[in-house]
Amino acid sequence: MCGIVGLMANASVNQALYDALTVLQHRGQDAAGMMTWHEGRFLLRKSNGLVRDVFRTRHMQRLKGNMGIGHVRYPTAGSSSEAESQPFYVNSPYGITLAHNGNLTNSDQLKQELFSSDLRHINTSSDSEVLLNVFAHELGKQGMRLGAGDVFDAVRRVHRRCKGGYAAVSIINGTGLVAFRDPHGIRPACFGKRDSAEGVEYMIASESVALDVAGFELIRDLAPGEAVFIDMERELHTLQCADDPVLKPCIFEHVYLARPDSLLDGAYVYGTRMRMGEKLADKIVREWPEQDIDVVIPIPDTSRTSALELAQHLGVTYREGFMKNRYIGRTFIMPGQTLRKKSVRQKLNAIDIEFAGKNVLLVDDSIVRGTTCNEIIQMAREAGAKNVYFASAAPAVRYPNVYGIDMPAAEELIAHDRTEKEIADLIGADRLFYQDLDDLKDACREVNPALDEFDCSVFDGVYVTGDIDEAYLNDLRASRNDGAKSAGETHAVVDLHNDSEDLD
Ligand SMILES: O=P(O)(O)OC[C@H]1O[C@H](OP(=O)(O)OP(=O)(O)O)[C@H](O)[C@@H]1O
Ligand SMILES: NC(=O)CC[C@H](N)C(=O)O
Ligand SMILES: [Mg+2]
Repeated sequence: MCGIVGLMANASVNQALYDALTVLQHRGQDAAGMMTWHEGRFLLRKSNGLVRDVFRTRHMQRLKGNMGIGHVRYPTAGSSSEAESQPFYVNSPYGITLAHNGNLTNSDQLKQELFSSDLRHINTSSDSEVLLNVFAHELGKQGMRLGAGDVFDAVRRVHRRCKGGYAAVSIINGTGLVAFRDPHGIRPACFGKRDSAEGVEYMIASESVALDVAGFELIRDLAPGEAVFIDMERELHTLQCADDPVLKPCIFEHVYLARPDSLLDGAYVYGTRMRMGEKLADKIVREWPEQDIDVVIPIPDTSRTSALELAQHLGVTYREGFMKNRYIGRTFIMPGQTLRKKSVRQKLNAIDIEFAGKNVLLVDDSIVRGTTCNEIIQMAREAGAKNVYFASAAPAVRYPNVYGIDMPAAEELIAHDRTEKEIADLIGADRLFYQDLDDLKDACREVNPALDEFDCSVFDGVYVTGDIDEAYLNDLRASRNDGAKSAGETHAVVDLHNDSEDLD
């Protein structure tokens, strides 16, 4: 779940792209990058780190141009080396740059095809470099002067070749800005416009908050399989490019990934999270009518919206019993279990008076590896809680994710192969409540009744692209489990076009 943004403006785009990336930071904290286009040349700055650390004034000054794309990365394929940060670039045909959110599930096969049939070399282990090269190869079949129809034909063939989850933004040298979304719309993407003295400007982004901060008015989400193309005259073209599109967006975006102030596929995440809280309260009352909860305490940040609504629905006091260190990022998307575990304690601290002698219900949006709840329950007990109950606004996460969330190995998930009773014992909770999957889906549908189906694979093991088998999951586990990642080499080939530190 990286963050992507693309901007076609009538003045310099560097600052607006920077601002957009800072509000998409929650989607990726490992690396950031920006590529702008100026007078026929691409200008790139990308590196590991947060947006504020990657872009210094000197980099911003070099990122000239009225058209550009940006990326914040949370790796789900390849390594976390700087060379695999995004955007990527290929010089042939035309000169193309691309930034990708998601994960291709047939990238090994595509890599093979690219090498043996398309005569293209992939220099990293990133699936995003594969996606760019497939797009480039398909564009190359269209001839010298590209029009909107040529771009859409190429995207159509990308959809036929690529499997998995992908939302991408791309610039074709001298031609325009392109964005496309996979035929299931697994990963989000939206676009909007803004008026300037010189005419209309367009922005495409993973989440609508990026548009808000830059003063763009949301036009709509990209439909699954749809492509958007803005030519050099700022003319907007859109076309459905998939043979069989059907919207099945990742429901985990609503649970955890997206910001609550974003509108995803016509549903405010804030609203879906509120309804998750209500439905979870109903379940608690159903299962435990004589409940003795004294106080409901959220685990900041993401669970706050659901927890407040849950408490109101239960008629129980809501208190902020954990203080969050605002300088520590999201722990779930940090690389490596040791860092994640240490960060929970650095990030959250208990306020003893809210716990002492009380029966507390701790609420989180989800329990994935169990890192957070293990630590937090211990902290609640150390703070003097009498009983510690735990509620998750999402159902039990039992299956790996293959579409752009780094959950590669079922054994790393605390709920895998365990009953709720076993999980409660393991995390040390006196009672444990999980949201039902149907309630989670209804929470989203109630906010936007047009939403019907979802990718719920982490909860039900159903992979909407239909191409995931045991062998794929075994390979994924072997290559990306925590042990494999920490033992892996970095393949740190710094991109030839990178504006790296030694040029300073
Ligand atoms: O069971 P786990 O493996 O610990 O994963 C789940 C936890 O991780 C996330 O929090 P995170 O700190 O990433 O971000 P937040 O501040 O947005 O809640 C999520 O909100 C849960 O609290
Ligand atoms: N989380 C993502 O969207 C990751 C994009 C891409 N698969 C990468 O690893 O860079
Ligand atoms: Mg959290």
